Amino acid sequence: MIEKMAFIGAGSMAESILTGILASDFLAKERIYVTNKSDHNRLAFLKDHYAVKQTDDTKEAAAGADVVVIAVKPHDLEDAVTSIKDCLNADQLLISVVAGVSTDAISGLLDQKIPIVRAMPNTSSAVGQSATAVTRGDFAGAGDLQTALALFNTIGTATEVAETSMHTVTAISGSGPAYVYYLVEAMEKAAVQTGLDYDTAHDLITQTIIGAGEMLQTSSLSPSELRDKITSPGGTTQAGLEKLDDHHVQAGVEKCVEHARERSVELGKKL
Ligand SMILES: NC(=O)C1=CN([C@@H]2O[C@H](COP(=O)(O)OP(=O)(O)OC[C@H]3O[C@@H](n4cnc5c(N)ncnc54)[C@H](OP(=O)(O)O)[C@@H]3O)[C@@H](O)[C@H]2O)C=CC1
Ligand SMILES: O=C(O)[C@@H]1CCC=N1
Repeated sequence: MIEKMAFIGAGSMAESILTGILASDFLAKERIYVTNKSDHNRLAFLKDHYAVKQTDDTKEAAAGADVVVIAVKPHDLEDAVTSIKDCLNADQLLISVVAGVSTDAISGLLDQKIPIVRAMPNTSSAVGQSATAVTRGDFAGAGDLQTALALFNTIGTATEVAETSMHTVTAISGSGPAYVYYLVEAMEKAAVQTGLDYDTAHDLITQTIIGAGEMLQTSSLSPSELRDKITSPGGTTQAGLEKLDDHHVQAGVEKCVEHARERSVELGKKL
């Protein structure tokens, strides 16, 4: 049973995970500590808004926590881990959501064999819809993995992958929501430019994406087959898709994922 959980880093990702956890009955709010580097207002906001415990002292947050979630930017990871390493022990589970950085690299910052699970959630955790991938480091056992899966299952789906796949996962589902929002921005802009009011455009596009998502999840058809069903010969969809092809959008998206993956590799090497 988890008696105490600490978030080292209190930014967007920590808040998204926190929101998801609190919406489930995984852990009571008074068992959760948040801490960051220097932004006191942010901690005060999280305390006021979610009634979690807050402290300026990363050690105080991590000490005795069954689960310590590291949610800092990759360039802050070394400082963050160094600041808490003296109060960690092998009975605690360290979960890192930091992009790019391997469990081995984090272990290298520690003096003891602390169990580490690396996870890649996304910000849809705030509404319980994250697609999270997890992988365990050398010192994490099956129980640690189960704890991490249980935690991330409260904020969406959670799947174990090989650590070698984490860069790809980061590029598709970690960053993925941003690609969808990018597409929505363009669709909204086009709709408004041709006279539709923004709110109507936003609602129609949002429901279109929710519907397409559910089709992808429940239909036995492939994305390409689903697309074919919408594309009447000589119709509007074909006309639209021809423009996407003219602009090499599919190739652009492939490049986008490739580049995001490469960036994840680079971020891991910087540590
Ligand atoms: N945003 C996303 O969609 C996703 C992000 N991630 C990963 O999550 C991590 C956090 O990202 P995100 O939440 O967006 O980043 P934010 O910039 O929103 O938050 C980073 C947090 O880390 C804190 N911090 C920095 N240094 C330290 C330190 N030494 N000790 C304690 N806290 C520290 C910051 O505190 P202060 O403000 O005081 O400096 C801030 O609260 C990243 O590694 C990212 O790769 C993973 C999946 C998705
Ligand atoms: O952009 C980033 O680096 C992080 C990792 C995945 C989503 N956001």
